[in-house]
Amino acid sequence: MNIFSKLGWFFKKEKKRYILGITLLALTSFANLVPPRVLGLMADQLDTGHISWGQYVLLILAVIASAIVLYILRYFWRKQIWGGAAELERQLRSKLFRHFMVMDRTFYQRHRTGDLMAHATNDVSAVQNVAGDGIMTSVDSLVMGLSTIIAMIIFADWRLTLVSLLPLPFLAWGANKVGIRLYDAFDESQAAFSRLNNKTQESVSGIKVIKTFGQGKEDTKAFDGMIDDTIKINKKVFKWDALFDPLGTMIVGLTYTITIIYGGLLVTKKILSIGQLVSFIAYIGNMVWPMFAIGYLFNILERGSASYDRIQDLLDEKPQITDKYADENLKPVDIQGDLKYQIKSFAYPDEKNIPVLKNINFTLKPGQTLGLVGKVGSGKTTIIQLLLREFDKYDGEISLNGHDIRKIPLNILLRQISYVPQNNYLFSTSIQKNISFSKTDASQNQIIAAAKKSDLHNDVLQMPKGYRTLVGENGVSLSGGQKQRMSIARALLKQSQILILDDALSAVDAKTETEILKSLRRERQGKTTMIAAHRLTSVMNADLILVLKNGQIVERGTHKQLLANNGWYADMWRKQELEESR
Ligand SMILES: Nc1ncnc2c1ncn2[C@@H]1O[C@H](COP(=O)(O)OP(=O)(O)OP(=O)(O)O)[C@@H](O)[C@H]1O
Repeated sequence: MNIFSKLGWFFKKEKKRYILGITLLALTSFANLVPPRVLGLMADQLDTGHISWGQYVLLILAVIASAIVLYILRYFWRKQIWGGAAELERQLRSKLFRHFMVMDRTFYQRHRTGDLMAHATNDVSAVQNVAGDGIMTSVDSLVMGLSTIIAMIIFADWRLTLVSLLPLPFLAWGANKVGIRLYDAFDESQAAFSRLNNKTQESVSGIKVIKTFGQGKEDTKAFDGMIDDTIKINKKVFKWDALFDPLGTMIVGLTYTITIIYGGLLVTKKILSIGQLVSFIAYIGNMVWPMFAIGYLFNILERGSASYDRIQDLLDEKPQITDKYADENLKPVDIQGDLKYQIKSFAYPDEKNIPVLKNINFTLKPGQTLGLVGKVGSGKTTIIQLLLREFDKYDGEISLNGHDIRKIPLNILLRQISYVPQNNYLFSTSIQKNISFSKTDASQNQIIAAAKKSDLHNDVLQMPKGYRTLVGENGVSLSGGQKQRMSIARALLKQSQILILDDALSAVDAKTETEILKSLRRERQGKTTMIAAHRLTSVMNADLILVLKNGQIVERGTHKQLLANNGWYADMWRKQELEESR
């Protein structure tokens, strides 16, 4: 029942709908009392032989009328209560989605996609069930149970009622015992479902790797193992359910037996008429559902409660990157100016003792280009991630036009940056929509211009539907180079103050790279550009090139200066030149 108070905020919001729905539901339960009573009256009249055709027709009409009233009432309460459940589903899904949108990197490092999907689907459905089936079952069983007991007392006999309901407390005791176990079993079962979801998601996403390495059988075996575990956990739920259901059947049977024996006795003693006994037995039929409903209800409520707690735990997680220290008066123009890095040290949150960046100091004026080079794992991407505010905790400062980026409202800062990540991401829609993702109101000409600048236009013209060609999930139908150039086109369309290319030209050939860099130089006049790359030709025209090693700047200068320096850069340049000429 605890889940009803947990969902108090929702029921308060939807007060009118639920008051109306519950009232109609209660009226339905009352209307259900009419047919058994009519049946009893008919039996009595048949028994005494005092029945006229007129009365008989009247009683039949009463049964038909109550059936029509029941139909109408059922339609309207369902509309109200199921409508409420759908509304709860909408609100929970939307809450979760909004939460996913504001959460940062560390959240996604902690939770895997399959787990988040399980929260957004299975758990939401379980909670939604509380607001629909849960409400319906509790109101219906309570009102029907109580009103039937009252009808039994009024229309039959209070002694018979009391005696026949003697087995009921056993049912309540059983329900209580099972309910406690069910919560734990459901909690475990939902967690197991999350793990299974993770596995499915990872295997489907990594199907190419699994197949190429011939790991299909092993992966299927691992998956089967997980299914077995999940089934084992689910069996606990079934076990508790299975223990409860026969208890209900036993108690209903016991109630019938007691009624026949004791009711028969009362009839022979003329305390009860045949008609009253017939009504009473029909009323017990009305009691079957409320008795079974207890088990069903516990199932819904405990499942909903376990799922609600899982959702709430997720929603309670706060994003680390916020506008807590932001100066809300800052406008986009205020941050147009020098980009200045003064980082003493930075370590990733889960490895706080290992500094990944040390003493990173440089300034870029608007219109300048920075090149970041160095071995794999030297810290190039980390430098970029700090500007994108993926992490806020570091010793030092990054500023734009003198403003610490942690004090610039996130939406203003990020609007000034276009980013082409190492692992570019495309949405499963058309080329046109993928490019205009950065500027949804872009005209067709602007989209084409951006595609031309990233040397993609001619490729698109070769495709069956041109810019309307669908690219499949994460661009499966495109080559690596096409995906990269599409991501660059998307970034260029935004025309932002800062453009970041993180190893974004690695999948294009040297000629295409030269073309793209040429249009970048034209396009980016007066704006800042950062290029992280392994191929040094990508950065050779940069105003400042930083060579990184173990998170520190070991060489800095222009291409010319670095060649003269004769260090790692000059060495690498010669090697790459040699490779190109082969
Ligand atoms: N999320 C993270 N948590 C902990 N350590 C990380 C994380 N991301 C990167 N690292 C570590 O930080 C170091 C710098 O990584 P970074 O990605 O910045 O290097 P990089 O120069 O961009 O490499 P590459 O050229 O391969 O892209 C590496 O040692 C890496 O293992």
